[in-house]
Amino acid sequence: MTGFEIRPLAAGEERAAFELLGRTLHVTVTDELWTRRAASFPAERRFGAFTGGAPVGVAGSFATRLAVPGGKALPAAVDGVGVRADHTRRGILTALMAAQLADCARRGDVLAVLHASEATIYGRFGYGMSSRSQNLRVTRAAFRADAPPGGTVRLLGTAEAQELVPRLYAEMGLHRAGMIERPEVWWSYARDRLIGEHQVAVHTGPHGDDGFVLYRTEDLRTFDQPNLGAALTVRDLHATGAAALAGLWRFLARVDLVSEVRAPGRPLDDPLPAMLTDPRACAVTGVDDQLWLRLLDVPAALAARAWGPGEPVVIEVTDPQLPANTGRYRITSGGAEPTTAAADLRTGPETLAMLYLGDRVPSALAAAGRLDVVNPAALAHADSLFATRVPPWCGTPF
Ligand SMILES: CC(=O)SCCNC(=O)CCNC(=O)[C@H](O)C(C)(C)COP(=O)(O)OP(=O)(O)OC[C@H]1O[C@@H](n2cnc3c(N)ncnc32)[C@H](O)[C@@H]1OP(=O)(O)O
Repeated sequence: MTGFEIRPLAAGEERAAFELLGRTLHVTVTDELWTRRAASFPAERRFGAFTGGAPVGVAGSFATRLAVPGGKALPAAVDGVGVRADHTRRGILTALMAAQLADCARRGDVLAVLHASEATIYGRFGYGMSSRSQNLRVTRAAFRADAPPGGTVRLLGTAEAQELVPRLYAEMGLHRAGMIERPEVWWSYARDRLIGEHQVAVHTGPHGDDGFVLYRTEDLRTFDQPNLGAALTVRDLHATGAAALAGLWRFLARVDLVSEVRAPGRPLDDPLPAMLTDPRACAVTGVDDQLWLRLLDVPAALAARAWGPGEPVVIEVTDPQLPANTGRYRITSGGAEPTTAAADLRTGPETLAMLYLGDRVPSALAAAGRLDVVNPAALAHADSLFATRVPPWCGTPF
């Protein structure tokens, strides 16, 4: 496809690109919104598609680090893209993705991640659904006697929250695979928007502050149901341990005049249902795909994560878009490295990404036809090598 030019965004073109992106996502960009977002939307690391000098597509990323199984954090790029409605399905996203993936790889990013607006878009670019989350609805929650009591919880004013929450998130560290660092370019937007529009509570345990929650309430009362109270929606909830998490859940469940707590995007292993006398008081209303992951540097990514026990397995990866990744990799419980040995399993970058953080095991994806099994005896070993103790979870909107 021709008729458009792909090039890095130049200084001075940020607002036009932001307005374009806003329109593709059905968000109206006002002066006030741009004032709040400008610092988080630099031209750097952004590509545009132009026709006649006007932007018709944009793809951008910012640099962060993503925690992988075993605790290491790898350089990662976070994506956002949009193509003007009258220019879609002409290959503009494909061209932008090619430019962006090559640029991120050149910068030394090992991984790229995004939250997908639609699950049908990114597989063709080597992204795989690599973590999932669940949506919880909590009504009439009563805690079991053996549920951790938690510490104390205090509500913060906006100014204090804007200072404390970014610091606390950084201090708490990336304690599970899938979490990302929140750089200043992220906070420059979220500090105002995310914190400013929510109530903020902080949990304090024996060693100090160890968890926080951002939430808002919405009046549910109507003429017909005047006693319905409010719905409390959890936006951002992080805690370093079981006690802090339990303390924050207890706090949320006890806010007066709230008939239900809605918690979208919680980890699949959130312990809340198991803490309640009636587990049905916490209903799972849905499971969503969360993080979409692209391995930009397969050898570096495989070498960095920890592996479970199991006999060595050789995986052959074919990556037409980033051919340097194509090759065979021998994975053992002690590490992973390129090899010339015969392949036990064969796959592409999308399926490898679905396995990488531990959200799925190889046998499940082989059953779905996403993995060629050359040596069936290797499949159980591959399951054991890729499996992780806790499911991956990101917990950061972007
Ligand atoms: C991380 C994030 O930023 S999530 C937000 C993504 N942005 C949006 O959802 C905004 C609204 N949508 C858009 O702006 C555009 O439709 C985009 C960016 C999703 C796609 O841009 P396009 O320029 O149309 O994509 P392009 O023409 O390169 O399509 C490449 C292929 O993907 C397919 N495709 C693209 N978008 C979609 C879609 N939404 N659903 C299904 N298939 C799609 C095309 O059919 C094409 O398939 P083919 O190679 O078999 O012919």
